[in-house]
Amino acid sequence: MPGSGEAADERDGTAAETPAVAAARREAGGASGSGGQKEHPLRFAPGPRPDMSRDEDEPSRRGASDPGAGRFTEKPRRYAVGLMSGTSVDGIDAAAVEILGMPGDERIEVRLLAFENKPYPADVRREIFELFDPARATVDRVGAMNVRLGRLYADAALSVIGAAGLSPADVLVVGSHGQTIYHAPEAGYTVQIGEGAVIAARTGIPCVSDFRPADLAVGGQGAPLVPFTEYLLYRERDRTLLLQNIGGIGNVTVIPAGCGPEDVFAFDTGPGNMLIDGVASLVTGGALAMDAGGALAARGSASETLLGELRQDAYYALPVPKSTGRERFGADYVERIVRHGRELGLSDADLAATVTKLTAWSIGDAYDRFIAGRHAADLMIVGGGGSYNPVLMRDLAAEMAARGVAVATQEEVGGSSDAKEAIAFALLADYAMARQPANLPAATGAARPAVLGKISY
Ligand SMILES: Nc1ncnc2c1ncn2[C@@H]1O[C@H](COP(=O)(O)OP(=O)(O)OP(=O)(O)O)[C@@H](O)[C@H]1O
Ligand SMILES: CC(=O)N[C@H]1[C@@H]2OC[C@@H](O2)[C@@H](O)[C@@H]1O[C@H](C)C(=O)O
Repeated sequence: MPGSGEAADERDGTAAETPAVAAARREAGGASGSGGQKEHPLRFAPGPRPDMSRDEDEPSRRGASDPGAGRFTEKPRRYAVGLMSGTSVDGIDAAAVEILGMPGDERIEVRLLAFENKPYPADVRREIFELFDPARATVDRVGAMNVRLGRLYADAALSVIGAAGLSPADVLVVGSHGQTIYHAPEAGYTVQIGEGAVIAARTGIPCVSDFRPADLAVGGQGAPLVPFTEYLLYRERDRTLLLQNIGGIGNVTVIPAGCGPEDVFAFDTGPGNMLIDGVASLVTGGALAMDAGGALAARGSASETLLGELRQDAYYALPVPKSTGRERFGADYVERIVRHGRELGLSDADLAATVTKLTAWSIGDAYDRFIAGRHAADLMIVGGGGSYNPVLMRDLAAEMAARGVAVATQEEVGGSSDAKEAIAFALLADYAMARQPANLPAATGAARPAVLGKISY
């Protein structure tokens, strides 16, 4: 697999603006581009640098002898860090946030103070891909990578804390998702690595890690978890929103107009960029880690024959809630697609165009099968790195326009495609420190709410 793709550096940062996108942006009142931040309806907003003059609400440094959670979460204004390393394995997303309000109170608000993306060193990325193969993921290699990632995560946390103008002593908690190396919800387990104890020791800040097992333990999929924070931060009274994340895997959260938490549901729609990245890498012998700007796909045409076959994958018809990962749509799957595509006479560009279109189709198909009958959506807001692929966004806008749903990116509604998941894990960690449940049973299939995460001091 690819070795040196430094994903953040390859982004062209813009998605093509289709008429549907423009309309959605106008409707949302959003301004594109970093200069046009507006007060959007979300309860997550880019925020100013904090005023560091100490006041009564300012979290103060805790010592090793003072690990109590309650004292700190009683503060109505807190700082937290969220770290996310997704299934694309492009690196570490780190967000420093200010949290206003209390866990368990739906009026809670989050302001993004700073965001950074730290690409994984090339050898780390290469080795993580090897750990996806259970035969190569021996305990010594997993153990060593668990600690190495813990150190990288700690450094990413310290860096974003500095970028926010804070010091570690100001920060209540670091929430670290970790790197998923295996996800087997039907067998009751999922494996995220990146040792929380190392993060806590190296930063001097309590760390919540390993969020998913608590949900699996009460019968859930352990994923997706972000819908809980999306409900808190994005819900609207009058519009039904689809929050579509296109990372390695695609996942959607349905937030009906005026809903309560029990009305929100979510599931993984299928591959996000995983097949696109995989094809780009395989056909270039590892030279490309992604189809940057959709350049490869733009030169080809999708094969209806291959599309017709790929649409038959059993995952799309599986009932919700459901989640998936590299175990299904990883390297083997990509190899089969490329081999068969070659038999059909497809070029590299045709193969990229085909998996790009398949990805957009899977999102539209999921809407037809599982969402439209329950809630007609007003707007789909797309986040994750897929929103930087203009060909994917064009195909997706066409799919959703046919269903009467406008499509906009996170940036177009005042959010952040990159930061959203990292922000979510900061908030989930805040909930863990307050011992508040933070899974949405309707999203994960859990039998009941659960407090998520393991705390290292
Ligand atoms: N400029 C770009 N052009 C095309 N694709 C891009 C661009 N920038 C990012 N991407 C895609 O986005 C992917 C990374 O997305 P993201 O960081 O949201 O994934 P992730 O968080 O790792 O995954 P998941 O949400 O499934 O855990 C890259 O692998 C690439 O496919
Ligand atoms: C096991 C795992 O890492 N799942 C991820 C992955 O990436 C996207 C999708 O598949 C989602 O289910 C989940 O991540 C997000 C952050 C979530 O839990 O909401």
